[in-house]
Amino acid sequence: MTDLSHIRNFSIIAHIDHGKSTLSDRILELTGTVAKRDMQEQLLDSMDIERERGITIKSQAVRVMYTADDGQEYQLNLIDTPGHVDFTYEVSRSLAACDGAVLVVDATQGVEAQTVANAMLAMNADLEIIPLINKIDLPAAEPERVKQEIEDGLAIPADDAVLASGKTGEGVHDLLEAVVYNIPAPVGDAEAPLRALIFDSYFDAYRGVVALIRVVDGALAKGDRIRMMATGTEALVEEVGARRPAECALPSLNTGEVGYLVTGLKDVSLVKVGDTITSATGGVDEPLPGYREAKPMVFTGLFPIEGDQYEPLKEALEKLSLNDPALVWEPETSHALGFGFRVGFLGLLHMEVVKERLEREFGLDLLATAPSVEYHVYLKGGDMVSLHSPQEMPDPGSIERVEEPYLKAKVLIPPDYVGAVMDLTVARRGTFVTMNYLSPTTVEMLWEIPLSELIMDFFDKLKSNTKGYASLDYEFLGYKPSSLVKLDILLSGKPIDALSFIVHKDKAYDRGRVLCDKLKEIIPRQMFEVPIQAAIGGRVLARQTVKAKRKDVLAKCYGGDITRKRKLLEKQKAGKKRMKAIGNVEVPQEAFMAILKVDE
Ligand SMILES: Nc1nc2c(ncn2[C@@H]2O[C@H](COP(=O)(O)OP(=O)(O)OP(=O)(O)O)[C@@H](O)[C@H]2O)c(=O)[nH]1
Repeated sequence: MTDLSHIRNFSIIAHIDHGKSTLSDRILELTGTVAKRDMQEQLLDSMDIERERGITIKSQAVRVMYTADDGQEYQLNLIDTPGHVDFTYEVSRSLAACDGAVLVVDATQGVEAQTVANAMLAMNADLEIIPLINKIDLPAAEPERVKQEIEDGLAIPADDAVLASGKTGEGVHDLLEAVVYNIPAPVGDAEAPLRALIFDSYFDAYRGVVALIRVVDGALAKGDRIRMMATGTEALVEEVGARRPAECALPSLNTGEVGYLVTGLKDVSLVKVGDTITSATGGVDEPLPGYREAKPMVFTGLFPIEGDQYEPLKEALEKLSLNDPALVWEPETSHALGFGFRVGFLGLLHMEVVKERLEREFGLDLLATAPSVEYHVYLKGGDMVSLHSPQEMPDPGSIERVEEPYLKAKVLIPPDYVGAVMDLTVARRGTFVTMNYLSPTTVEMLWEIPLSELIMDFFDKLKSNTKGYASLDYEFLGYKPSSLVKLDILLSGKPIDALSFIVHKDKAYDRGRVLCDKLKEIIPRQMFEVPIQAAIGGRVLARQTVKAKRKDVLAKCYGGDITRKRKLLEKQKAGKKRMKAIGNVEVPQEAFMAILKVDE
């Protein structure tokens, strides 16, 4: 059993792409946890999509043994955290399991929005922070400038910042020494009743729910009966152990240690991230602080292109939610698209990842409607309804007011782009709050902005208007009243429910007009004319027409140019894949996403 003074629990935090996964790999290598020849790049990112997109979604915990320069062996528990803003709650739970954090900053990029956000989370969790300037192998590295930014912008002393390269391995030994000497050993009471924090949980097809935990007080062994305090669920401990990075069973997990716990429970929503585990009998009454439910923020309709894929889609959603308690869904029926589901996500990235997994792992062909947020509609009678889909909007006559979710958004940019960010954010109904210089080269702007505007292509626009320099971070602020109306789209005179969306009254005319123009480009010509109209409650605001097809596509091919003919047919076939016949009009997937790309 490792003595408390020889345990260090820490996390690596960073802005996305600053290199924390690569650095973790080097730590596994240097401590001999994984032999170099077995090293698959970014070992900690185990999901396929994570590896492909190079982003960390679920957090992981790996135990490495390190013999420090003082000759003593230390147990280091490295907790990898998700880097993306959709997963902030997971970051803060992972941090609650640590006593220190390594703050990785890219030597060529400097401090960015999530560097600030993650550093704040670490400071709020009272963690010892070790700054590390990464990628110093790159010719464009500017470690001195970045040190200054860390000191000025984050008020973290950076004179002794570790200089490292995850690529070459330089500085990784210095990092491990800094972890041993600067990060405090855990404190806890081995004699007290069990208290352990769940900072991640997932479903394993063979063993049921597995939780990653940090034991704060007491100990946990196979055969113990435990209770999850938020859900009241009881379970028997089937196995405990540590990841190295493969699971390695242990007789017990003791005070201060981090590891995994197999419960045999079949439903991951009973083992929630942030919850406290105690003994079923003689346990504590007070859970560890800070638990809250992960709440979906973005909703979209998912419809199978082929009607017979409804049941497979349902089964796939059931399977995915076993492993992902933040994923919520309910059946939805659309006149235009038939039977499908309304699915709730933490954010846009979460949505993309889930949609991609449904298509890739379950072989489904899906059509997604434009994402929307949860509106609160207060009716004249005094009732409030939560709206997850524009189709559910009650009759305007019965509505007293509508409220929408707002975010506190933080944008970091070089001073030259302040004007560009102002223009974009004001156009998206943002309210300016304040602006600070973090350093002569970095300005932090704070805004309050409706979430519905942020999910409309905001991030891409922000990047393109600032030549890629801007970085963004946001958190939920609250609900505020807005003048919102439902805009309907009609094809051949019939309203298409799946294309309707909710928009601010002042923007309805412009968005309706631009969307009609876009749809005219997107909807292919049919054998007949297709009028497109945008309307609010029967009043038409804009109109366009897709002209009838004039002649067969193959008529253009003269003579016997068979390859050209085949190419054309193939092109047509590929175009068809993502189309759905609505009435007698074929509508492609892009039509639904066009709603998001509308800028006046
Ligand atoms: N030249 C150089 N490239 C690096 C170094 N560290 C990481 N990279 C590259 O930077 C990119 C991002 O690295 P990751 O380790 O995936 O970054 P991350 O911070 O873990 O990203 P998320 O998990 O998505 O937050 C990859 O293309 C790496 O190959 C380094 O020290 N030097």
